[in-house]
Amino acid sequence: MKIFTTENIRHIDRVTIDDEGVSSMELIHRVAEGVVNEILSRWRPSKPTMVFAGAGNNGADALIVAKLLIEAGFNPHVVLINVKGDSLSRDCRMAREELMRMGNVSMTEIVHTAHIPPLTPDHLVIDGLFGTGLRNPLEGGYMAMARYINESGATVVSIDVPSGMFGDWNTRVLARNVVHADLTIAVQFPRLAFFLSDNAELVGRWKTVDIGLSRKAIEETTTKYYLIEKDDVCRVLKRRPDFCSKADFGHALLFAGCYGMMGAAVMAARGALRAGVGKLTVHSPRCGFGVIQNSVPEALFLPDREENVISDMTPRFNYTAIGAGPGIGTNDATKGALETLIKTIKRPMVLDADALNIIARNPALIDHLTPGSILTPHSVEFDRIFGSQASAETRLLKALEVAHKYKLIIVLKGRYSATVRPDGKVFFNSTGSSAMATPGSGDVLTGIITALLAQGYKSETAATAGVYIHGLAGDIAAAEEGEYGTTAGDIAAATGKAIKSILGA
Ligand SMILES: NC(=O)C1=CN([C@@H]2O[C@H](COP(=O)(O)OP(=O)(O)OC[C@H]3O[C@@H](n4cnc5c(N)ncnc54)[C@H](OP(=O)(O)O)[C@@H]3O)[C@@H](O)[C@H]2O)[C@@H](O)CC1
Ligand SMILES: Nc1ncnc2c1ncn2[C@@H]1O[C@H](COP(=O)(O)OP(=O)(O)O)[C@@H](O)[C@H]1O
Ligand SMILES: [K+]
Repeated sequence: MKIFTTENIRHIDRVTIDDEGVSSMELIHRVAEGVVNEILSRWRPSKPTMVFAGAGNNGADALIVAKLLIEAGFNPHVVLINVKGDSLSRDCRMAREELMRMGNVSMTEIVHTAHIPPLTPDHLVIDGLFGTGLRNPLEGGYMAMARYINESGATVVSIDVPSGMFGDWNTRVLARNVVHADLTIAVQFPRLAFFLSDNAELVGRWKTVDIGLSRKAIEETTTKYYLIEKDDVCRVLKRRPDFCSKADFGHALLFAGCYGMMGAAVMAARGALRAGVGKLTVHSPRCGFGVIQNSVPEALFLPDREENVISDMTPRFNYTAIGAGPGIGTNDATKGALETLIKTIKRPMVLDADALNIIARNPALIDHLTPGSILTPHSVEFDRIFGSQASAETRLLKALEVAHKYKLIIVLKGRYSATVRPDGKVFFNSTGSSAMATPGSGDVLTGIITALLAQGYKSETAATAGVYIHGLAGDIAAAEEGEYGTTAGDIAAATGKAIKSILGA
C-alpha cells in the first residue's frame, strides 16, 4: 500500500472533487460516518461527549460527527473555534449550519476569549481542531487547548491526525503541545508519522476510513513510502517448480556464534532453513560443533580454527549468499576476520548484530561494503555506526542519506521495521508485535533474509519480503504462545507456516 504525504493526499482529494464530481461536503459526510461508526462500536450514547471543531475542514468533519452523534442519541457539547466570528472555511460554515438545523445544539463558540466547559476523565473528546491544514506547530490558545484536553484525562478520538501533529515530519513539534489521541481515525490512508515510534503516544491506535477517493489518482500519484502487505510479498515470492532439487535454492553461509552465544547461530540457522534455503553452512568456533549438530542437524558445520571465537571468515566455496553477525562478539580476532571479509567479498551480504558493532568501531569499513548489502540494525546499533539520533524521525532521515550514499539496504528494526533503499524508497512492515521483543528474534531475521538472498532474490526483495515473513512468523507464534511466552525459537519454527500462508493467499 502506498503511504502518501499530506501534499499527495491534498492532490488526490482535489482530483476526486474536480474530476469525479464528488463534492467536498459529500467527502466530509463520508469521513463523519466512518468516525461515528467507530464511536458507536465502542461507546454508548450516555457517554459524556465533547466535540472540538477548528475553523477548517477538520472542524467541518467534527461538526458533522456531532450531528450524527445527536441522531444516534448522544448529547455532545460542541466547542467551535471561530476567531473574530469570521474564520470558518466555506465547508465548515456549511457544516455548522447543518448542525444548527438540528435545533437545541449545546455549543460554545469561541470568538474572542476561550471559556471551555469542564472536561472530566469520564469524557469522550472528538478532536477536530486541526488536520492536514496545519501550517505551524500550535501556539497560544490552541496550544493551551491541546494541553487542557491532555490534562483532563478524557478519552480522545482524533479525526485524521491528532491536532497539532503533522502527517509527515514532526521534528519541530513538541509532544506536549499536541492532542494525545487514544484512537486516530485517518482519512483513507495512514500517515507517514504513524509509523515512527516518536509519535506513538500522540496517535494511539489508528484506523482508516475509506471515503472513496479517486482510484485513478491514487494509482497515478507516486510516493517514496509504502506499507508492505501480504499481497506485495505474495507477488514476489517464487513458486517452486515440480522438477527441482535443493541445488536450485542456493547455498548460504552464516558466520555466527561464539562461546556463550551459540544460540544466536542456532536461531539464524533455523530461520534460514525454514525460509527454504537449499543448503546451509554454519561457520562458528569449534565450541559450537555439538550445539549446531544437535540443534540444527540439517545444517553443515564448518569449525573455525579457534575454540571460542571466529578468527577467519574466508569463504572456502562460492556460496550464493553470506550472512554475518549473530552472536559473533567483537573481540579482535573476529573484528580482523570481518574486516577482511568485507574488503574481499564482492557481493551483497547480510550484516547484523555484532557485525554492525564491529563496523561501528571501524566506520571506514562502510566504504567497502558491496552495493546492495543489507544491514539490519535496531536503533541502538544504527546509532553506534551513524551517530546518536534525537528521534526515530531523524534516524529514518539519516538512514535515507546513508542508504543512498553507500548504495545499501538498511532495515531499521522496530514496531514497523523500515526497509530503506538506495533509491530513497522506504517500506514499512505491517506484521509483528511486541511478542517479538525477545532475545534471538533478530537472529532469526538474519537467517531468513540470508536464505532469500541465497535463493536468488534481489537484495531489496530479500529484505522487504524477509521482514514481512519474519513478522508474520512472530504473529503466528504469538497466536499460540502469547505476547509473554513467544520465543525466537517459536518465531523460527513458524517461518515456514508464514510463507505457506502468504503463498496460499
Ligand atoms: N483528505 C481528504 O480527502 C479530505 C479531508 N478532509 C478533512 O479536511 C482536513 C483538512 O482541512 P483543511 O485543509 O481545511 O485544514 P484544517 O486542518 O482543518 O485546518 C485549517 C485551518 O487551520 C488554520 N491554521 C493552520 N495552521 C494553524 C496554526 N498553526 N495556528 C492556528 N491556525 C492554524 C487555518 O488558517 P489559514 O491557514 O486559513 O489562515 C485554517 O483555518 C483533513 O485533515 C480532514 O480532516 C475531509 O473533510 C474531506 C476529505
Ligand atoms: N514491538 C514490536 N513490534 C513488532 N516487531 C518487534 C517489536 N519488538 C521487536 N520486534 C522485532 O523483533 C526483532 C528484534 O530484533 P533485535 O532487536 O535484533 O533482537 P535480538 O538482538 O534479541 O535478536 C526485530 O525484527 C524487530 O522488528
Ligand atoms: K484532528
